[in-house]
Amino acid sequence: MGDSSTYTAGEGDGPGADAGSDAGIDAGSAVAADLPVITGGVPGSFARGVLADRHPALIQQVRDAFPYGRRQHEALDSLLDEITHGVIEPLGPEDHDHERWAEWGRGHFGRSWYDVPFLWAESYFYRRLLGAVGYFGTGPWRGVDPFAPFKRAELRGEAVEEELRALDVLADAPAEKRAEALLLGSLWGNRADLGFRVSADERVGERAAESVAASAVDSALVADGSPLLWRLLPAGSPSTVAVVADNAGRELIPDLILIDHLLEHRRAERVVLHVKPYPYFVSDAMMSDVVDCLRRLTEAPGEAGRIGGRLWKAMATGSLEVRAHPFFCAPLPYEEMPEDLRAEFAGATLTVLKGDLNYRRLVGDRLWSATDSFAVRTAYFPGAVAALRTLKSDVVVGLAPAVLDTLEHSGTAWRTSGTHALIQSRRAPEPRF
Ligand SMILES: O=P(O)(O)OC[C@@]1(O)O[C@H](CO)[C@@H](O)[C@@H]1O
Repeated sequence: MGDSSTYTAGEGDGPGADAGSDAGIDAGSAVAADLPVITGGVPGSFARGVLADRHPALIQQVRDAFPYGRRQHEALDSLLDEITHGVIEPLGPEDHDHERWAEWGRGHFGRSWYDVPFLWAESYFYRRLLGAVGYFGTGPWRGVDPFAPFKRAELRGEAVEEELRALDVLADAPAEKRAEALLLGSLWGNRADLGFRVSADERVGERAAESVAASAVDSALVADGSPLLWRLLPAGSPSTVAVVADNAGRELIPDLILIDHLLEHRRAERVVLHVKPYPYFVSDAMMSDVVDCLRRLTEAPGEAGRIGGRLWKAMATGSLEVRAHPFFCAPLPYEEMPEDLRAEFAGATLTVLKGDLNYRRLVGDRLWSATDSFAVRTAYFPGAVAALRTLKSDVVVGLAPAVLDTLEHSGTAWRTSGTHALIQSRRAPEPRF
């Protein structure tokens, strides 16, 4: 699916172009994290826009989507007031996770939402939103996903219908072409992020989504580490692949289809799909979303239905397993992952991280130089890793200088508008003795 608008920032394309890094990495060589962490402190910045515009809009959307009672409306009012005019309040002692958040938020409470790390502020906002609608409470709203109506509408929409129909054509394509198309489908599925559409710059997001539907050939890959990704998963090897999911619906469906391809073509013997334990960043996938997507697939005619049937069986035999580790909703970079998750990723042949937020957590939410090495930035990560992400925030590393130069001269908001994407991968770090 490559075309002339696809940057070929692959292997051997010059310094900084480490989209697919085969070189052994010394796990101790990661540069010191001396750049300041991104906050919403700069007026006009992307982070500021999310905190100042997107979050209040989201409160309104959630409020409108459910017949909430007085208690929820009051809690939403007070959250809105706090994020727009107030300072960050801690969770109450009655909250089941207040100790965890007290620890994670040490030094942040009592400050403006704009002055603390952006990633922390976003993550805590979602935790507070769930609290306001009674998600963790003891009442009848317990466990009711406030984002479910948006996710459901998307799954029932015409776009998904069309994407599933397209699988019938793809079924006859040679395996290599099919693999390439399915990988790109999973990558660009990340553009269909419901939170992104709540953005103040909604029209950019909508245009981006339209152009995906129009033609994946319009894609602009700023880095393409897919050759290494495929080399890491040769057919017939007993690989375990960890897929860290991002959004439900239009992203999770192509992710599941890619997973089916890996299993069916014996590029993986087993796949572990990691999802969120509770609703997060509007459309992030949870177990219930996996079930909804699998149902959507199995109920579809043709190739989509066959894929759904195979995945359903894979769940039963254990070749596809779903996990929901609490760390996936933590406001922390992967560098601070707990030991059990580290061991899990270390045991995988390859870990594929989907989406923008996972990318920020992988490389660190800082304004790195875009030509910093992806391999070096991720040297701490246990085992081989690949990132599949459309660009929806300021953070990026691993670009070739020539690619960066072109992007910087394009006069577009290429870092944040979701019009560009990347695939970056690297082998497991060399063991240190
Ligand atoms: O991880 P995803 O779904 O690809 O993207 C999530 C995301 O676009 O939402 C946030 C804004 O709400 C961004 O900071 C973030 O990167």
